[in-house]
Amino acid sequence: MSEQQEKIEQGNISIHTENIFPIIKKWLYSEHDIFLRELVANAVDAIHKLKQIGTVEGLQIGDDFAVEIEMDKAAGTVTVRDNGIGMTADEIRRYINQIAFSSAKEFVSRFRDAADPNQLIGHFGLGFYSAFMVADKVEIRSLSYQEGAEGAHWVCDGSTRYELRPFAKADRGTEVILHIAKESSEFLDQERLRQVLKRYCNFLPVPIRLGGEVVNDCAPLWCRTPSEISEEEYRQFYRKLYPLAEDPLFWIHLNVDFPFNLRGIIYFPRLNNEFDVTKSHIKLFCNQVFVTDNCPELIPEFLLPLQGCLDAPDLPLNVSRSYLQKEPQVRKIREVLAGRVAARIVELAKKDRESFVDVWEMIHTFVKFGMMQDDKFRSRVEDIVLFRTTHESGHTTLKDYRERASKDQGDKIFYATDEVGQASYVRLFNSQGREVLILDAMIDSHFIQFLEMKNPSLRFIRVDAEVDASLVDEEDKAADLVSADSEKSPRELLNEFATGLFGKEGVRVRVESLKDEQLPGLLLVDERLRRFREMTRLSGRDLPDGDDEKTFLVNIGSRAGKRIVELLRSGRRDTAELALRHVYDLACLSGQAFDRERMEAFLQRSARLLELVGAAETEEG
Ligand SMILES: Nc1ncnc2c1ncn2[C@@H]1O[C@H](COP(=O)(O)OP(=O)(O)OP(=O)(O)O)[C@@H](O)[C@H]1O
Repeated sequence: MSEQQEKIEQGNISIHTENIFPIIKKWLYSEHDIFLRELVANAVDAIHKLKQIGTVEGLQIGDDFAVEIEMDKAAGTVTVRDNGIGMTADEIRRYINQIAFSSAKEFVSRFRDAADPNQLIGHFGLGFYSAFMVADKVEIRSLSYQEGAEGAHWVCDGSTRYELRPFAKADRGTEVILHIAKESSEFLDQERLRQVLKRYCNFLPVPIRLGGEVVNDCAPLWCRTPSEISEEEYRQFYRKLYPLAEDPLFWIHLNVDFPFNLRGIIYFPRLNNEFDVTKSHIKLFCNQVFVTDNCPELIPEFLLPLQGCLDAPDLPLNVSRSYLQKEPQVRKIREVLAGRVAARIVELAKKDRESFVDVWEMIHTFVKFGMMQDDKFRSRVEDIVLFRTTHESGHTTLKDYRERASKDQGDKIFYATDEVGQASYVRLFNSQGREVLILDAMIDSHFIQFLEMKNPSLRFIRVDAEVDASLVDEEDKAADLVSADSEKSPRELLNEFATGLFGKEGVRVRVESLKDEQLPGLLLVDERLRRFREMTRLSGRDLPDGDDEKTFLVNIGSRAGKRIVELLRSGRRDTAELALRHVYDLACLSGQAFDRERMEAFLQRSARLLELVGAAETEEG
């Protein structure tokens, strides 16, 4: 028996579980490739520790610090090697055998009780043991930095037994050798390993070499001082993170030390009006080690479309969704993010109004969404919220709109949701100096409801909801005059006739003289009822499109209105009906599409009217 063999220590890892490795393999991590992240992160930690000790103890360590990953297909091994602090046999006993296994014990006991073991994937200090997800035997060869230290060699085959013996190792540091299991042979492939390293280790602060070639960027942009970074560098970094995306709109460089550490760069991508809020696009790092790009718990829901990276060194590397939901620090991170985003948006709005208008078009949806979700955010940004307007300025704040509005408008805010369909209403309002906001985004119907709730005196009124007093021609008394040969005034006559025609179809009729000679009629839709119907639809329930809340306003001041009165007076009721129904159709057409039956009737009536025009011309001729 050689002296070397006599020193071999054999032991049982002291936990009362048959074999924890199957559990680790199955449940500890959902993705097996993270074994490499864990081992490389440990290697980088070991280098950090040595650097720190070196500074404190004044050691002269002139090494070229690096982590090497080597794959040997023939031997079936993957080796992770560092020139960090190293471990003595005693430290292996403490850190690998005891500490990690006590964590494992806790993991196993909780695993037994948990309804959903996936919820347990969390921080158990089991990083090293993730090696057993892909290896059926793991070796550690290590030499501590301490003077006179003896090398140590630890071997474990995935059972609870290990071997620890002295080992002649020339260089300081640790080598972890994985004997890759058959079912994980995919990792005996250089390209596959490169892929995994690119995903998890791309921004680690120490050079990571695979087959001698450095694969990472040791000084990612978020670790540098903002004042020393050019705009182009920010854009380049964005392209590196999202190679297929268009250039971002703007960005925020975070550098928070208190009350927690948080670094990162948050980019505002060019967004369409609507976006997918179900998945976070921000990459989460922990000390430059990639953790996940799906961490909605960390990002306020309305900021989910943002991109970039956050480095939160105080969060554990194996952060789980359930952990994030409980952790109070996470709430603070969300608050900081929302606060910084609000501040940046306000800064942009104040700096250059013209270019902000372009930005606004791309960010307004999530700003509005954010205001509805987060009251603090709302109070920070509410003054810079822009609305598209018919005013020559193109965009306005609510405050400016109200300052411009004449006194008699009170707290009413007129808006249109469809610039084309509601064009005649908008023209009517504009002709009387009433400014109209264009609120045509999906979110706007919720948003105005929200603004009214926050400020009860405000009243948003769609242009087709009511006839504003300013649009009615008070002076036009002609409509009420009773002529010599009739007992009824034109208004009464028209009202009676129209009510007779449409009343039985459930449409209310109102005869009014508007300050617009061209517009023969309008369809008014009650604001409250319409909104209720829209909300109900949005929530998935369908309501029949009843006519009961509609009012058909006939403009007796229009030329067509006057002509219909003349037709009635001369007893040509058929032609009057033809004309009035046409006026009604035109009013309806601007707000809704016709079904087949109604379209056919409309076209027939139109043809009939054309014939009448032709006949009238021949008569006149
Ligand atoms: N390459 C290494 N060099 C020096 N010490 C190491 C190395 N790898 C692991 N260790 C020691 O073993 C301990 C246990 O490692 P392990 O990865 O299991 O847990 P951890 O790193 O503490 O936590 P985590 O679960 O976050 O990885 C480490 O804390 C460290 O002291």
